[in-house]
Formats: sequence, structure tokens, C-alpha cells
Amino acid sequence: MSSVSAYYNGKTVLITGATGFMGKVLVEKLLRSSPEVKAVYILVRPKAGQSMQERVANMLKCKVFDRVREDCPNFHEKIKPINAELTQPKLAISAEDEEELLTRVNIVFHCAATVRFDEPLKHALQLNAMGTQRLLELAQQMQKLEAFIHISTAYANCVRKCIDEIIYPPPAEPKKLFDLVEWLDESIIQDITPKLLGDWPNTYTYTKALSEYLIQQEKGNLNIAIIRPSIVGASWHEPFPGWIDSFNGTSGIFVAAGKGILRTVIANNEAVADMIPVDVVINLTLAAGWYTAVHRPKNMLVYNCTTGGINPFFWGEMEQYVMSTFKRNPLEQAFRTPNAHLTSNYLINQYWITVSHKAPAILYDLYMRLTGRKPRMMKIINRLHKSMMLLQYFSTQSWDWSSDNMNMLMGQLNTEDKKLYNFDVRQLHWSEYIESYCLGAKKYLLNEDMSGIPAAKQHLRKLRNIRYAFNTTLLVIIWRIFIARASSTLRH
Ligand SMILES: CCCCCCCCCCCCCCCC(=O)SCCNC(=O)CCNC(=O)[C@H](O)C(C)(C)COP(=O)(O)OP(=O)(O)OC[C@H]1O[C@@H](n2cnc3c(N)ncnc32)[C@H](O)[C@@H]1OP(=O)(O)O
Ligand SMILES: NC(=O)C1=CN([C@@H]2O[C@H](COP(=O)(O)OP(=O)(O)OC[C@H]3O[C@@H](n4cnc5c(N)ncnc54)[C@H](OP(=O)(O)O)[C@@H]3O)[C@@H](O)[C@H]2O)C=CC1
Repeated sequence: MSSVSAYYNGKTVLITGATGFMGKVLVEKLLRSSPEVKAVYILVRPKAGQSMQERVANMLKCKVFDRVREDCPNFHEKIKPINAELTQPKLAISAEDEEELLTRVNIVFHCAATVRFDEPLKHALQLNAMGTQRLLELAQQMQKLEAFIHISTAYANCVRKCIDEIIYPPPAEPKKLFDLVEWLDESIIQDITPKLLGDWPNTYTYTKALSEYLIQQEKGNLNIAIIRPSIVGASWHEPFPGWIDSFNGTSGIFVAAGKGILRTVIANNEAVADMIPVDVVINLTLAAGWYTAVHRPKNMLVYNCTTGGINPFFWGEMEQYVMSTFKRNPLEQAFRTPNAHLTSNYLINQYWITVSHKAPAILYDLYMRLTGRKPRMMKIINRLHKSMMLLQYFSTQSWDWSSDNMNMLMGQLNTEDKKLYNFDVRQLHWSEYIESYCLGAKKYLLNEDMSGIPAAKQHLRKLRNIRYAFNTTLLVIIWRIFIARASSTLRH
């Protein structure tokens, strides 16, 4: 039985989206588990006034690379950044760089995408669907290509309740849509987007469904596999338990709940919270790359990378574990004591939004104004409500994903690889994982030190005393009004 880590040694790999949350974990794991990998080309665009080189230098300083930095101090020499923009013709790669890629690359991992739910359709199409098509065109010309791995999402087909490891008919004919957005005015596209999306909840899942179909249509002789992760969370074990650097998915919600800002969430306690740790997704992706290249399956394999069917976990349990962790390990400078509740009742949610979100935010902003500072809480609350509105589609329903290919792949790994590329989610202990996720959000997302926990607890005690004082004052005022009314009624 050949080995996954040995396979990548000596290979040249191309990764898109390497600067993103999952891309970084992929680059790190690849370089650490296969230190003899020949080169890792990464497609990077200049962004926010930073050149490609500056961005890569900053990326490599990131904590996520601490382990590989220790194991192989020269790991950065293997990383070859290529200037690219996936929304541009020919990916905006220079002729010289293109030549290098065409003659050298053995395996492609395509992670780049816009994951925003509110992305305008035109941009989501240009990046997620057309970008994938352009990358496929490039891959078709690669002389030594052995496998092409595309990262999709388990929610690409969220209009279905049971999702098998197959490509479903697309929501629309991709090429017709490409033509349409090419000549239609941006504002008209915005206007007709809800009609085009149909049952799809957002432009992200819609364009991910289109790109899966495009791949199936245009794969030609390429050896391709598609990975469909569900809600990707902090790492389980690698490179560090709880590592996370993105506010997407559940992470931003955890932080908002931990800070005491978020108090009510529309979710179904009994619905499955299909979360998957990022290192599990990356281990499966690397294993699938090896399997696709070495075993060359006759049909393109789709791997649903989910937990619900194997080791189900529910939103109600998540609420308990998140709250219990943040009560024991509070975040610094919390707005209020963490106390978030899930409800599937729209009216109850609206009530708590008014009482527990808006009222305290208005009072706090008033206090800020009175003390000559800039009010900001209402702005945060409004952004939070926008996020919650976009996320509730996923927190109120359950889906059944089959995971036969994930199981099949596990059976193909030798004993050593089963440990090195562990994606057996049956071993995942949810309460421990969520605790480590919340602590990871505290450490890696918010850069808070664990030594600050006693001060954070002290701050929560102060908040509790303010609440007691506020409630007592309110009671006294109500009591005084009541007494005043009662005595005036008696006088008359
Ligand atoms: C108690 C437990 C309950 C559990 C309760 C259930 C929850 C139920 C979750 C379902 C989860 C489904 C997930 C589907 C699984 C996929 O397959 S989807 C893949 C993941 N994609 C996503 O999650 C994208 C969702 N996000 C979005 O679409 C956009 O962020 C939103 C929601 C439209 C918000 O957009 P926006 O208001 O423009 O804000 P955005 O640009 O995102 O952020 C602005 C800045 O604030 C930062 N920020 C964002 N959030 C925060 C925060 N909370 N704190 C501090 N800073 C923050 C950002 O990092 C960003 O910083 P810069 O990059 O500018 O430096
Ligand atoms: N996170 C999640 O919960 C899930 C993610 N996925 C999928 O996993 C993949 C990775 O997601 P994740 O890491 O979370 O996303 P991130 O948003 O963290 O990363 C996206 C990556 O794509 C790159 N990118 C975006 N636009 C362009 C462009 N125009 N040209 C070149 N590169 C571009 C970004 O580069 P830059 O740094 O320049 O912006 C970044 O490296 C995506 O395909 C996503 O659909 C699937 C299921 C769930």
C-alpha cells in the first residue's frame, strides 16, 4: 500500500486560496507531512495596498506556521508565489509564470473562492464559477498533472434534503449566465438576483453549485475529485488545537456570544449542527489528492466531508458548550455577561432582540455620547443582525449527506497515514472540541492571553454588580411610581 506523505515528496503542487483560512492549513500540513515536496506554487493577488510579496511574507509570519517552522526552518523556500487574479482572463498570470506552471505542476488544489453570502452575483460568478473554469483550462494544458482537487461546499446543493456524493443538475446553465452578466447592467443583475437564485439561499451556494457542474462538464481527461466540507470550524488537533483565523461560519457568532453582545439566535435546538474541524478537511483533501492521482478512479469522486451522519451534534448542545466555556473562561472586556439562547420562534427572537440587543445598545451609546465618545454599539448590533439573518437558513434545518467516499478513502489508507491524516470524525468528542474552539477563538482570533482570565472574570463581576444596581434602581423607580399613583387614587 503506497503512502500519502511519500506521494507528495518530490511533487510540485499548485494551491489557490493559500492566503485564506483553509489554504494556510493546507500549505502548512503539506510542508510538514511531506518535507521533501519539491515546490508549492501559490496563486496570490495584491490586496489592500500590499504587494504579493508583502502579503506572502506576512502570511508566513502567521502563528499557524509555527510548527512547520520548528520542524523545517527553511520551509518558506519551497513556497513559490505567483501573481494572479482569478476573476481576470487567463487568471492574469504572466506568460513566464504560466510556462513554469504548465511544465512543472503535478497536482492542483483549488481553494480560492468568495465565501460571502451577500456577494453580488456578478462577482461571485466571476470568481467561483468562471475562475474555476479558467483554472481548469490552465490545468488541461499542464503536462505533468496527476490530479485536480476542487474544494466545494456541502451546501452547494442545500435545496435538497438528502445529498449524495454525485453532481446534481445546476440551478441554471452556467454559460448562459456568464453571457448574461457580461452585458447586463450591474443594477439590473442585482434586481433579478432573487429570481435567478430561486430556492438557493445566497449567491455563494448558488455559484458553488454551478462550479461543480462546470467541472463535470469540462473535466475532459483530467483526474478530478471534489471535496464538500460542511461548516468548517477551528482545528481539532493540528497545527494547534483550536487554531482559527476567520470570523466566518460559527466563529464570529461564538465571539459575539462570548462578548455578551449576542443574546438570542434563531436556530433549531434539534437540528444538526454539521460542523467539521479544518484539520479534518485538510487531511481528507490531501488523502483524496493522493488517491485521485495514484488510483485514478474511473469516475470523478465527490467526497461529502460532513459529521452529521457519523457523529451528529445539535445546535442546542452547541449553545450549552459555548456558554459553559465562556462562563468559565471569559473573553476580555465583555459587553455583558455571556448568556445567549437559541429559539426557533420568530416572535420570541424579536422580543429578545428589542430587550436584550437594542435597548442595552441604545443605553450604552447614550452613555458614550454623554461621556464625549463615539457611539458604536448599535452599529455592531445592526451588523450582527444582518449576519444572523443570512446564517439562519443553516441553523434552522438539517441535511443528510452520504459519506461513503469518505469511508472508502479511510479504508484505503495504511495504518501510519490513518494517524497522520486522521479524518475519522467518530473520534471527535464534541464538548471537548467546542471548548478548544472557543479558547482558540480567544487566543488566535482575538489575540487574548489566557493569563488575562482572572481580570476578565473580575470584569464580569463588575458587570453583574452594575446589572444588580440598574435592576434595583429600576425597581425602586417603578415602586415609587406605583406608590405615588396608589396614594393619589386614595386621595381622590
Ligand atoms: C451560542 C452558539 C450559537 C450558535 C448559533 C448558530 C449560528 C449559525 C451559523 C451557521 C453557519 C453556516 C455556515 C455555512 C457553511 C458554509 O459553507 S459558508 C462558508 C463560510 N462563509 C461564511 O460564513 C460567510 C458568512 N459571512 C458573510 O457573508 C459576511 O461576513 C456577512 C455576514 C454578510 C457580514 O458582512 P459585513 O457586515 O460586511 O462584515 P464582514 O466584511 O464580514 O466583516 C468586517 C470585519 O469585521 C470582522 N468581524 C466579523 N465578525 C466579527 C466579530 N464577531 N467580532 C469581531 N470582528 C468581526 C471581520 O473579520 C472583518 O474584518 P476585516 O477583514 O475588515 O479586517
Ligand atoms: N470556511 C468554511 O466554512 C467553508 C469553506 N468552504 C470552501 O473552502 C474554500 C476555502 O474557504 P476559506 O478558506 O474559508 O475562505 P477564505 O475567504 O478564508 O479564503 C479565500 C481565499 O480565496 C482567495 N481569493 C479570493 N478572491 C480571489 C481572487 N479574485 N483571485 C485570487 N484569489 C482569490 C483569497 O485570497 P485573498 O487573501 O487575496 O483574499 C483567499 O486566499 C472555499 O472554496 C470555500 O468555498 C467550504 C465549506 C465551508
